Amino acid sequence: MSANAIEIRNLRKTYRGRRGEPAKEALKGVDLNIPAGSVFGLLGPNGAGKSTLINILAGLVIKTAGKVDIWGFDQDVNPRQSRAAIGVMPQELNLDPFFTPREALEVQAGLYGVPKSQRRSDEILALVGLEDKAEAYARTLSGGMRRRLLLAKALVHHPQVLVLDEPTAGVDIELRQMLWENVRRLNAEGMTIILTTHYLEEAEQMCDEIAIIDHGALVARDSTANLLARLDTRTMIISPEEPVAAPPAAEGIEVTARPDGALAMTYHAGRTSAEAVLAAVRDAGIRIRDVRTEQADLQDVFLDLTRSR
Ligand SMILES: Nc1ncnc2c1ncn2[C@@H]1O[C@H](COP(=O)(O)OP(=O)(O)OP(=O)(O)O)[C@@H](O)[C@H]1O
Repeated sequence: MSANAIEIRNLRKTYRGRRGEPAKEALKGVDLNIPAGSVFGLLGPNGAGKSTLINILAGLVIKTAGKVDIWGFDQDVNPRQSRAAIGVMPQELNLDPFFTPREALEVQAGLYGVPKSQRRSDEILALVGLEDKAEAYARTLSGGMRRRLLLAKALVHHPQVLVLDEPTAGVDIELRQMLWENVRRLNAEGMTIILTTHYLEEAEQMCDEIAIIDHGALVARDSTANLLARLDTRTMIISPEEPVAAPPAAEGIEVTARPDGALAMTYHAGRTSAEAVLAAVRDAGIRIRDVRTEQADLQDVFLDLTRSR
């Protein structure tokens, strides 16, 4: 096993066009390594290709070209081993309505060839907080409980890599906390976690490393800290005492007037000091009523990388 849980080389997927529509190139040659033991975020705007990539990892979508290794097993050479190394919690609540949670886990374990002696259905149900519902029919479970069951199903074969596709979209706070507690616990036990999320704040908090894809191509791949540091822009918001006639001008500072009359002064903290920004304001004869600063967050990094494309 290398230090990477997943190694992806030149991964391509072109969907055939349906009913006269043109073919769709959803992945355009993606190279990506996901370190073992990390919590890895896969981000991108709608239609970027995240689900396609995850579904290829899960063995649900057949790639057009490229190489995918999961836990050291090439998907094409060792399909069974590579599939056994990964568990996927899908976005859709696709559950058989006639199975109870315990039955659903047993069936899933059977599909993955987990011997009866190694099955831990009750333990996994307890982990996701469904022990009381072990004998309830899936159709009687709430949306939140179904999600818990999907997570449980993804864990039955003890995968080394767990993929969570938009796990917290539209879920309540309690379930969100349960999910993140479990992610932290499983990761602490050594499981590699890959997640997609639309909540960038969540990615910022949870992920050690992040890849951003857009239009089927990788546009960034770095530690969360480095990605955030990449944008060292700050914006100082100056509320003037009286309306500003001539905005300040200084090298390295971009000034825009906000509708409420405030001046947004954007600068690179590495090159321009806050003092220089304030001096430019005073030099323009502007009296300052209030000052605050805005820092870049993952949302800014994300927009910066995906907007221009
Ligand atoms: N089965 C399919 N047939 C044809 N085109 C598809 C198919 N599945 C996805 N696509 C197209 O491929 C592109 C990538 O889709 P994908 O679902 O992977 O994006 P995504 O990043 O997961 O988006 P979202 O966050 O909205 O789920 C999109 O343009 C989508 O319309």
